[in-house]
Amino acid sequence: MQIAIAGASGRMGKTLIEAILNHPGCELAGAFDQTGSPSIGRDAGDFMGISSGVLVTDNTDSALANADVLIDFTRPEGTLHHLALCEKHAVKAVIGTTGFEPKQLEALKKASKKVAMVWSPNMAVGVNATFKLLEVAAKILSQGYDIEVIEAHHSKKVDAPSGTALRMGEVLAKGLGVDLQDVGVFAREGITGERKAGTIGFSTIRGGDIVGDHTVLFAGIGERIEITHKSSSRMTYAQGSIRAAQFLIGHEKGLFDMQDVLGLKTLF
Ligand SMILES: NC(=O)C1=CN([C@@H]2O[C@H](COP(=O)(O)OP(=O)(O)OC[C@H]3O[C@@H](n4cnc5c(N)ncnc54)[C@H](OP(=O)(O)O)[C@@H]3O)[C@@H](O)[C@H]2O)C=CC1
Ligand SMILES: O=C(O)C1=N[C@H](C(=O)O)C[C@H](O)C1
Repeated sequence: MQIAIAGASGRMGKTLIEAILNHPGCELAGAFDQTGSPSIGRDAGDFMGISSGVLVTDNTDSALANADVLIDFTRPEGTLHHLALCEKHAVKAVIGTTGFEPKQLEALKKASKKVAMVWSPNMAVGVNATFKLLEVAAKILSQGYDIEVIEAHHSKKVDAPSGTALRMGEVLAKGLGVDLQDVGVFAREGITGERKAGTIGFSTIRGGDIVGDHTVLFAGIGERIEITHKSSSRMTYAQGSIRAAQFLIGHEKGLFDMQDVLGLKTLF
């Protein structure tokens, strides 16, 4: 499978290039970055000290010309632009970007009418297993437990709460039979008053090189339950992305997520 990488010099871009170059079933078809990036013109394997034979370019058309799938972990505006190019070049897309505004999400969904894509805020198998555990836990603990989502990431992350934390909130809300828009509490400061029963709170920590930690706390009277996932390597996201790319072969259009890729929607 021929895979192109957007945001080639980013944290995820580099991890994806490493994963592809080490995967027997994948070839690096192209790697691109924004005009002005110091990576332009360099070999995509430079950061690993190897020659991949693919130069990082800012010419997105040439980077996509021979690709079956684009893997894109960039920023929402970049991703939407790249999806238009995927349609033009008949390339499928695996999207890991987070931080989409509602209007941008609508545009992404519209693009999936023409482009086969997997979009997930977290490609790690363990996180997707955790989503399933949370669905069950929310149903069992729907009465008498206050639910809080706590996430921690590195100091360079630009969006908050993380896409994963928001998806956890959506899964929990679904388990409770409510809409996250109605029950989510995203900030607390000053005289907030007592906690309102049935809300789902979010707390964000940013610091150092934390790859990505998520905890959901169910706080009851006399007991607490915590479900935690901790990432210690970005390679789990990259491996999940390659699985998603393989899943897309055979799909011509439509929006899928990692629950589809891993067959978790029909599990129970
Ligand atoms: N779904 C998942 O499993 C995961 C998702 N993510 C998400 O992936 C995204 C990227 O994360 P990370 O790799 O840490 O970020 P980085 O900032 O390290 O990398 C982002 C890359 O995208 C490029 N870029 C930025 N803006 C644009 C744009 N408008 N158009 C095109 N390219 C652009 C950057 O170029 P430049 O350096 O020139 O700005 C850089 O190469 C985030 O949204 C993050 O939340 C991250 C990990 C896992
Ligand atoms: O920016 C990151 O690093 C991560 N972003 C994703 C998110 O917002 O959930 C996934 C992972 O937590 C790492």
